[in-house]
Amino acid sequence: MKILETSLPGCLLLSQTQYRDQRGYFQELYVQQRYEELGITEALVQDNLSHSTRGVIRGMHFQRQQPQGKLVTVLQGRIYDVMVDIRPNSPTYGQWQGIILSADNPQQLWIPAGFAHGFQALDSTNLVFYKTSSYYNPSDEGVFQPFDPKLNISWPLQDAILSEKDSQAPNADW
Ligand SMILES: Cc1cn([C@H]2C[C@H](O)[C@@H](COP(=O)(O)OP(=O)(O)O[C@H]3O[C@@H](C)C(=O)[C@@H](O)[C@H]3O)O2)c(=O)[nH]c1=O
Repeated sequence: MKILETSLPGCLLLSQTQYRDQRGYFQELYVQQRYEELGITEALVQDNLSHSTRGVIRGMHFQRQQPQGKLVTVLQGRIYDVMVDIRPNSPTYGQWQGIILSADNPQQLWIPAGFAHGFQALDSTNLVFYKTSSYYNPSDEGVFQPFDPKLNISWPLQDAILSEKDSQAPNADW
């Protein structure tokens, strides 16, 4: 597995091996020991799958008391994945980075606890699988606007489809 640092300390882009033959391919998605060696020592306690059509934006989401680290894999399609550093003492506090993740390229993104997360779906069918380091707790959830002008995230597609929760979310409070 090759590891690429991102511009936000702690976020890692992981390149995996895909074993291809005449049948198709095989790929390991998570081997606990290997991720522990990278410093991802948290137990990843929940697996999530979302399906999104082209243009959908999900985000920006985080949990306040029980922040979630997320290991994101795209199983089908392509997404523009965005993480925002919301760790108050971080030198990159308030900064964001966007990375294309595609099922055609065996890469994963590790976003540690302390980041808000969102993505835009770019293909007609997009399956996003992610493991999280703490359980979903709706009463602990924080949400802010993906179109917050201070952040000015450059979402690739103009015609965005959002949930009611996300479209009504306030701007980030910094
Ligand atoms: C996230 C989540 C949602 N749900 C339920 C709540 C709701 O009825 C339905 C849809 O929830 P949401 O609209 O919040 O789903 P979604 O917008 O896909 O939320 C996700 O967005 C991405 C960007 C993330 O990073 C995730 O952590 C999560 O916040 O699924 C769970 O039961 N468990 C979960 O872990």
